[in-house]
Amino acid sequence: MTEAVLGIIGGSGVYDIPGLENPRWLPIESPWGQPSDAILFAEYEGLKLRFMPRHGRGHRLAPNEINYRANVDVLKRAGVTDLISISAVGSLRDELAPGTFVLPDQYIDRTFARATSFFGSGIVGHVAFGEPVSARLTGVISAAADSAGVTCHAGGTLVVIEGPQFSTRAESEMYRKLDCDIIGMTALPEAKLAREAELPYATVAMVTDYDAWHPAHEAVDVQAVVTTLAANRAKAQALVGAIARTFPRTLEDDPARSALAHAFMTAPEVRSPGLLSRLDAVAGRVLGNGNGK
Ligand SMILES: CSC[C@H]1O[C@H](OP(=O)(O)O)[C@H](O)[C@@H]1O
Ligand SMILES: Nc1ncnc2[nH]cnc12
Repeated sequence: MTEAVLGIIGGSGVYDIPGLENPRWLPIESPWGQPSDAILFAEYEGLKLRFMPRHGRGHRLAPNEINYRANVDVLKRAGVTDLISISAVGSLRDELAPGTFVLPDQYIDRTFARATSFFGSGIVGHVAFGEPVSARLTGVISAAADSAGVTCHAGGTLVVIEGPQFSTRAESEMYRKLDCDIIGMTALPEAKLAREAELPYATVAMVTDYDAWHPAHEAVDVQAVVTTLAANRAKAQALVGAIARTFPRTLEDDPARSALAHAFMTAPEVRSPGLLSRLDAVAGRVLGNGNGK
């Protein structure tokens, strides 16, 4: 039986995971450039964990400056088999008040200036993305939240904007009309790249504010986000602890693990050798040139 290795990407306010066994920060090189930081390798009651602070320790990188490809690549090189991301988000619904946890099952991409794929320019590939979130991981997180007494809303649409500015009121109202539930700046292209790397992925979103649409609340600013994150830190840590405690120690089936089975269009004889070698970790399983598991 293959061992599961849980990857966690920490968002705003989450730059470390306290309480892990044998923690060590190890830099990993990527042919895709500079990742946000080293990876924190650790264990927890027999589970292998690998943690990456998305904005870097100290929050050095804006959402539009993050090298999402390098981050996913190094997590895959570190042996990660399942990826859970943590994000601070705004609420587009009255009932999703600050402090609420949401597990979105759909994303809408409003980013426009990011590298969104490992493929193209010599090796063209298209992955299915109709169901962008692992239903299995969502189930694991929901059960962990129940065990920790943390309320988590399963389901909802997360719209991802380019940032780094927050939205205008007109944009915020438009996203509500589009039936979006929460708003953030980082789940895409992260989720798309995780799918290309055949990593099951789910977002744990913590609502920190009412964005810019709510007549009874000031438009979001960083102070509001930071205040809500601080007020809910213990709850967030309890949830992460429960996920680590209950996460299956052996690999479970997931459709994302075979996302690349029929993805590539480019004929083998004309595939770019340079790109082929950069894809060793992400797609070695199907391109036959690397350690992709
Ligand atoms: C500090 S508010 C805006 C910032 O917070 C969220 O980051 P993350 O998803 O990494 O928690 C949002 O996407 C923005 O990057
Ligand atoms: N209102 C908001 N818009 C985009 N990203 C956010 N992260 C936290 N709150 C946000």
